[in-house]
Amino acid sequence: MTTTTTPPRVTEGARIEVRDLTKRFGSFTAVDNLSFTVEPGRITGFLGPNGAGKTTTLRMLLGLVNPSSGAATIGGQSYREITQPMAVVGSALEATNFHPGRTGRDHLRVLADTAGVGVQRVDEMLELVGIPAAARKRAGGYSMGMRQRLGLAAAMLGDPQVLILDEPANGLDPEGIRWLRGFLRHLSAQGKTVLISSHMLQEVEQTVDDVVIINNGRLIKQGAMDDLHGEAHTIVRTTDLDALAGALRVADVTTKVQDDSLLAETHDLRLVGDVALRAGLPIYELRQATTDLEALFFELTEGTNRNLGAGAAGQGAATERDAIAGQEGGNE
Ligand SMILES: Nc1ncnc2c1ncn2[C@@H]1O[C@H](COP(=O)(O)OP(=O)(O)OP(=O)(O)O)[C@@H](O)[C@H]1O
Repeated sequence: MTTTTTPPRVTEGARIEVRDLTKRFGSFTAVDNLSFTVEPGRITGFLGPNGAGKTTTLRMLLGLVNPSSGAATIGGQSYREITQPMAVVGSALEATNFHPGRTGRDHLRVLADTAGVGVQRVDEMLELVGIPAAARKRAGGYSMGMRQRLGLAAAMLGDPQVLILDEPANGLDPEGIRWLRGFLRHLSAQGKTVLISSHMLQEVEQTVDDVVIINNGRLIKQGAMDDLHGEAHTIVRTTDLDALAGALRVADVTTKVQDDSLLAETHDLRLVGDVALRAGLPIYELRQATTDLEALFFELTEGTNRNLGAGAAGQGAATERDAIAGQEGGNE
């Protein structure tokens, strides 16, 4: 049984607001009239299957791509209006864009220099993300996990209020994912706004407080992770399911038979146990039912995913991307 505690909402700090955001590449609409908000002091998972439009949205948020229409703001300003961007927003969009011949440390020093951040912060950040020794080696030889950590160190250089990370768990082993969770949790506890994208709900389910789920460029669902789990249910196994169902009905608890157990519409394990005891029924199993997040995510997204059907559709998008990439020029 897992229990999640939802941290309190922090009202001050930089909120991310996406309003009616649309991005078209030629005739293809990658992001379609998308609106959502991301609150300070919370970790928000920006979720959707491959090709849903997550990266394109993040790139618009960071002023790297011009929206076709709509707006994306951080603390009320568009990225390009922010005078000291590194102190407001830290981002890691891709884990691969490091000069391969440069050491991780040198990479950060160049960034620190551009941003007017003291060089001692570079070593602090390398320490913080757990790669102080590796940072003296060339980034070309880094594992995916090390590149992720270096990207995170770069994002943190300006001690930003907002952290935007594209697929930060990609390439991390289970220990790395646990480390990332603690790291982000620590930042959100300080009131920072944390937005992380992922194409797997399960990968981030224990990390995020809120979710924004998109598919085909459109919003599917926004809300607290706890709400996504839906109503709590209890699974109970005993010798006589009908007798227990009857006893629970008297206690106003609705049930249905599921395999060799009863699924009771309550989160109150003690109530179910007490009812069984009074009915003189032995309990062989009593636990909270957990939502099958993989199935839920599939249900919410894949059924209508424009990228499914795969080969041809995927190739089409890629060809279009290649053809249009040039037209976007400095905008990309
Ligand atoms: N410059 C571009 N030109 C044409 N199409 C593009 C361009 N950039 C993205 N796309 C298309 O827009 C859609 C959304 O892409 P995007 O990278 O934003 O999705 P994503 O949700 O981040 O997916 P993934 O999880 O695979 O990274 C895809 O179909 C993609 O091919």
